[in-house]
Amino acid sequence: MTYTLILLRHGQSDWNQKNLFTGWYDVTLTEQGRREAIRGGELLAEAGLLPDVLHTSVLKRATITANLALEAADRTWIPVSRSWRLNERHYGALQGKDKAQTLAEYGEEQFMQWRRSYDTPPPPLDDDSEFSQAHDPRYAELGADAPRTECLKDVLERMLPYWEDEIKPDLAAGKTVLVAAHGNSLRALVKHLDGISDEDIAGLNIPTGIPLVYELDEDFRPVARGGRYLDPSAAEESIKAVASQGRH
Ligand SMILES: O=C(O)[C@@H](CO)OP(=O)(O)O
Repeated sequence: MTYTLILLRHGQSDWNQKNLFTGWYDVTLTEQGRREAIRGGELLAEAGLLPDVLHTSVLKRATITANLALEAADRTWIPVSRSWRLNERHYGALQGKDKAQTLAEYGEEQFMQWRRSYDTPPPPLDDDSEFSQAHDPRYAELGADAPRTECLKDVLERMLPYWEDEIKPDLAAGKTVLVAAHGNSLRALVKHLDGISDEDIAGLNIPTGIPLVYELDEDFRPVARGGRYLDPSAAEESIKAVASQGRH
């Protein structure tokens, strides 16, 4: 008996296209992103992998991606659970900044440390910044604990309770679970599932809009490390594009 977990990063967002650090800023999908989301749903249907339940973040690039994918797979009726714990990493003072300019200003080492190191958060974002979520009602329950910046370690720590308490029980009940989330919240989940080291996780990038399927054993360990992308060649292309952001 194995459990089926499907991970789906949102399709290309407005700020992916503009090459801006996004984090908790709530941008929508581009036309290409919408097409990627629909294709993601078609891939699920073609593979006969029909989700029984959806878990998403509270950011529209993930919720819209999930809606489009589920429509393409004719599964818009399944139960949905949304949580800030699946949100993209809060990118602190980098939110709204141009990736290429940041690379030019701070140099390769600092840029990559902020983007991909496990435990170095960018400087915190001021509450009065136009890119802040300090006064956003969807995070009111967090009060003063709402993050002003996060590193990947912080994301893993806030995501894990949701994995344990909400996602695992659905898997244990035999449901096919779709998690529609973000580059860095999915990197955190993949790190946990595959047991990737703090150093090696720097080299892992998640493509937009391509379902990544994990079969998990009874201990929730992947039967095949790394899972499998439903469109491996498109995934490879997209991974290269994500890895090279800021450089063109
Ligand atoms: O800007 C962001 O929020 C993320 C994902 O788009 O970017 P990066 O891949 O640089 O961590």
